[in-house]
Amino acid sequence: MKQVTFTLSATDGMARRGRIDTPRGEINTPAFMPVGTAGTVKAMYPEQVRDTGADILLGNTYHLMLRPGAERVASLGGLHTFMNWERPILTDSGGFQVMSLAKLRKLTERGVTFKSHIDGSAYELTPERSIEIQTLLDSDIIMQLDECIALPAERKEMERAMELSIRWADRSKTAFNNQQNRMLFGIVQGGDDAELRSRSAAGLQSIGFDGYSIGGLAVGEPQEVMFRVLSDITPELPADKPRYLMGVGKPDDILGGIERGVDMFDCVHPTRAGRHGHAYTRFGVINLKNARHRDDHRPLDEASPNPNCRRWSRAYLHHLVKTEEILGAMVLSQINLAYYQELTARARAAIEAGRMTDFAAETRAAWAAGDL
Ligand SMILES: CNc1nc2cc3nc(NC)[nH]c3cc2c(=O)[nH]1
Repeated sequence: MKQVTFTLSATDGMARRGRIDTPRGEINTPAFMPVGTAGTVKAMYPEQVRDTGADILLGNTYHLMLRPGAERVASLGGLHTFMNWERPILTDSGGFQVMSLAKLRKLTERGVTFKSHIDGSAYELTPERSIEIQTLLDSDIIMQLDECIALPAERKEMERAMELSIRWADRSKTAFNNQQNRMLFGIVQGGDDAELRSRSAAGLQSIGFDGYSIGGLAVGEPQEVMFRVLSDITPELPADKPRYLMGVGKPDDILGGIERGVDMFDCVHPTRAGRHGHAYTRFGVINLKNARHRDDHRPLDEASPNPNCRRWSRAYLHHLVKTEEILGAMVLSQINLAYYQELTARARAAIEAGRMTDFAAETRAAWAAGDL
């Protein structure tokens, strides 16, 4: 009997409030998943990640298969034990990062061969090996291996990658072997072409998955293209399965994704922006590198529920960022992750109360009025 299940508890327009129950705990949706690339959310203790409100974090197969290696993580008790995070973990299947990071990549029907960007050693990733790696990591939600192409692209190219991804989806499902203690998601491709996206969604559903990722977006296309693709495709996905928009995004991308029926998000942006001196507040983003903060004794937001937004002056945060002190990365990573969790928590409450439209309008108004 499947031990990882999705329950939809409320809808408001296309927006959905739900919950994924897993043996390691529940995931409240809409959910933002902090990225723990190589078994760590950079500059954060796992307890701190939980304290920001995260129910689940993401691990990257590409990084972990290179270092320390999937078999080694398994021999050390699996990724949860390895990194001291006992709540749910979602892993990606590695294909996206092979195409963006690895060297000397060769993609065939069988899979992709590549050289490590670290030491040049040779690897192969097939649908079967990716499922094996994610199972060795003991991940709670795993992804099929797919091929994601950048936009804009020729229709023929989008069609070729989409059709290959469906064949790989089928092989991934077979290799998954109906494991009951984790979910397997298919990944919808098809670029910005509605007909290709429909064929991908239909093809995946005929194979059958526990959830459906929307891939091939946040790859250079304008936000309105991403939103159009989402508006067209989410109604074609099963209402009783989670939908995960991969690699998205900035707060306004996430709000727009929730309004278009997306349940799960992941993005390196909040932590990466934190390490680069950008702080997310309810007024929008503040670039603390800017010299205008040098003498500003005010905290970021004295009305914030987050102590880190109240206890440090902007001048001090500016100082930490300019001197590239480690504490700067720590404080701003926590501030940004906490903001993303506050945004999704407020969205969940708004959907439950049937006030998603007002919530979205209020949130955008605060961003626009932002006293940065
Ligand atoms: C693991 N497969 C897979 N990962 C992805 C990660 C992404 N990350 C972004 N923007 C940061 N777009 C993405 C698309 C995919 C995609 O289409 N497939």
